[in-house]
Amino acid sequence: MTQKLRVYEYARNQNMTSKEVLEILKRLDIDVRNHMSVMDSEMVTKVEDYIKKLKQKAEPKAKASATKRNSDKKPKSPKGQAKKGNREKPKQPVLSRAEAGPDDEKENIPKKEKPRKRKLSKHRDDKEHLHVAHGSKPKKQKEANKNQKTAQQKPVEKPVEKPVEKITVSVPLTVGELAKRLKKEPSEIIKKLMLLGIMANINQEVDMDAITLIAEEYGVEVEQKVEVDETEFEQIEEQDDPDQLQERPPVVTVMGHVDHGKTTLLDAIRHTNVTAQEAGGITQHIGAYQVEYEQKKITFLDTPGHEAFTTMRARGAQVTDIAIIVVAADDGVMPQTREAINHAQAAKVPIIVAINKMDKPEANPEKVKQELMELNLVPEEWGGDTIFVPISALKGEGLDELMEMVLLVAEMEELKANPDRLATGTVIEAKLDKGKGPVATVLVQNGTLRVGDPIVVGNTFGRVRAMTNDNGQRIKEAGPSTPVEIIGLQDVPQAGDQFKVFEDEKKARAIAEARAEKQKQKELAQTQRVSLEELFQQIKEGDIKELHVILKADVQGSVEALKAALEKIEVEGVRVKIIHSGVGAITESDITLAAASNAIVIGFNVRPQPQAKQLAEQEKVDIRLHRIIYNVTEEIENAMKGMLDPEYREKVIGTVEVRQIFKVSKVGTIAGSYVKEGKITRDSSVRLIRDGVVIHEGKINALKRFKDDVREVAQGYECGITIENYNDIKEGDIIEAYVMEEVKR
Ligand SMILES: Nc1nc2c(ncn2[C@@H]2O[C@H](COP(=O)(O)OP(=O)(O)OP(=O)(O)O)[C@@H](O)[C@H]2O)c(=O)[nH]1
Repeated sequence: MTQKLRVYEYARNQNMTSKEVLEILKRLDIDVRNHMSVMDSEMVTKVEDYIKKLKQKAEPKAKASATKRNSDKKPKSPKGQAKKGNREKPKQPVLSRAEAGPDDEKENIPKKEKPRKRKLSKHRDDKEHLHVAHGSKPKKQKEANKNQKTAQQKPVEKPVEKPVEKITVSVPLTVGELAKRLKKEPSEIIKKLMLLGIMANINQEVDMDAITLIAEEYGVEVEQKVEVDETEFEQIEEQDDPDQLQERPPVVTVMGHVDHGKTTLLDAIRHTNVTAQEAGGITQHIGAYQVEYEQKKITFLDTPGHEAFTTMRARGAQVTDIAIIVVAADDGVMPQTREAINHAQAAKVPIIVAINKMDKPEANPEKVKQELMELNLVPEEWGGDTIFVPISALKGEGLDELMEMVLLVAEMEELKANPDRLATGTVIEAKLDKGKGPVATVLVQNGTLRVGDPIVVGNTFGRVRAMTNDNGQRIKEAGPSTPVEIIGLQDVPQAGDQFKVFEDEKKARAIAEARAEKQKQKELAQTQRVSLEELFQQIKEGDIKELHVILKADVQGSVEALKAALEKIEVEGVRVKIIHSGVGAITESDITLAAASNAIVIGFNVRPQPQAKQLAEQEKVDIRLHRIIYNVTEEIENAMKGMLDPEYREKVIGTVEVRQIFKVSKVGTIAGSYVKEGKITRDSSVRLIRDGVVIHEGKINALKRFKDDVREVAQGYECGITIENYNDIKEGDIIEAYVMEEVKR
């Protein structure tokens, strides 16, 4: 299609990774932005020369080092480029492995001593303690060797005490225990503590600071042992040995505006790229599927839309590696496009833009690019680094390039996992099946899940009785990035729940029970999210560096003005960060995003939809409604300074629907209304809302039932309302009644 050769294309032709090519270009001082940058022929020649030289350099030395015995330790060559020459894979003739890059340096320096230690002790196991004790200091090493010799010649009565180099402690620790660990007399420790101004006896506990100070005096390194609570396994980050890490397929979510073609795209991808060995299988909707492209697998979550994406994130699960944002070329950027982009950006997931419906005559991809540029998604040809792929999901055009780009981004992200351990992952979907019991589609994120594995999923547990893949085939094991449907759980988990396999079922059960109990406690305590009232406290305690805000307003102009005003606020290094903004009522999706990102929601001349309001109460999301820009900024600023005036706050007492309009001369417009919720009182203030937008705010002029003035009208009753100095009321409008109420603190 294009004549230009891009970095990633060159890399692919050369059987190299884009990273390697970029690294060479960097060393040659050739300025390129990224893997999408174009390489001209001069650049190609330079890179090729460089590789050639590198190979020449590597070869003789590789031979040399091959002849050298005892060469498991790297020779200290100034550049070190030869040391792995003989281990090089023929497929990748390139520098990152051959020449000393930053990684190599890392490998060279800190490891210098360790392997030597290990080697020594391997040969002379019986005297290991001597070497461990002194191994790292060459001078002492000699002494130690001397000692060792004497030790071999005649048995020593007094064993050489091994000086402590490092201790691992968990606090609290008593003085006595500390002394024992340091192999010192307690009295000595007590004395040292006294010098530090700490009066302690042998049974008293000392904190980490004191332990570190004391240990430092003896030249001993302290490591704090963190007690791992396996019931909270989501929090545990298990480190994998880098050698065991293997490339894993990327997990992709497709998002975009309604009708822009998400479902069509997901279907098209699935049908054109069925995994070779699975062709002919019966596709099953299990919430995710895997395809194969150029012998590489890609996993797609096939519940399109960002609700699923954000719901998962709100539950602490990050499953998506790449987001494809679908934008219809004939329609351009729409509210949900913006929302989807914000969701992906908030989760720091790389974005690929698929400009869909290119087959339509009215398709205008340039306009789409222009609009997306305003959202910081700039195509490469305009100097940015966002990948845009024109496609037609309907005709199946451009899908190859899209797949290629997915694999390219995946390569840049270096997605890896360790298949060789007990599986962990996330629930994508779950349901109760009449015949099979609880059924869950899970995505394995690390490790390998096997039939028979004892597993904890969310707050439930079980044993994996059977696994089915997205083609309806029974499988025995599933590695990283594989979606599978499992049965065998005691209860139905929730989408977004994380799972972990344990060694035995008893442990799994105990952990699941402990988790369920914790959950109950948590619900009772109802943890509070950030609310403006407690914001100052959290800033003071250093818990907050940025105040996340979701901003909804009646018109784009207000959104922009508010954004500018809010982003200027800075108090004690804490700033406001608008993570999403838009025009229109506050929706459930805004609340979910707020909950997931610990944000507060600001509504400017707009209201929350009823379900959104309910969800906000449930999720404890703080919604602030305003009509004057100054009030918004003042409130936020005051809250950040701890000066929020907490005394009065508005309380909505009722919602009334206007069902009929009567225009009466002299009186004005009478709104024949129905109280849907709560009540309305004669002295309440009211707000007139049309399609989620506040049209007017004021006082009630008259409140009547039939012909009589009344003080209040309750839910389920009809009434007539006139609003002071305001007549533009229409059928279908909502009147919200509210009072100002003192807030008790
Ligand atoms: N001409 C043309 N039409 C397309 C293309 N992709 C999708 N459509 C049509 O656009 C309409 C919407 O497509 P869907 O795939 O249902 O869109 P969606 O984004 O999944 O919509 P929701 O599920 O409602 O959010 C359907 O009528 C598709 O046939 C395309 O590439 N070209």
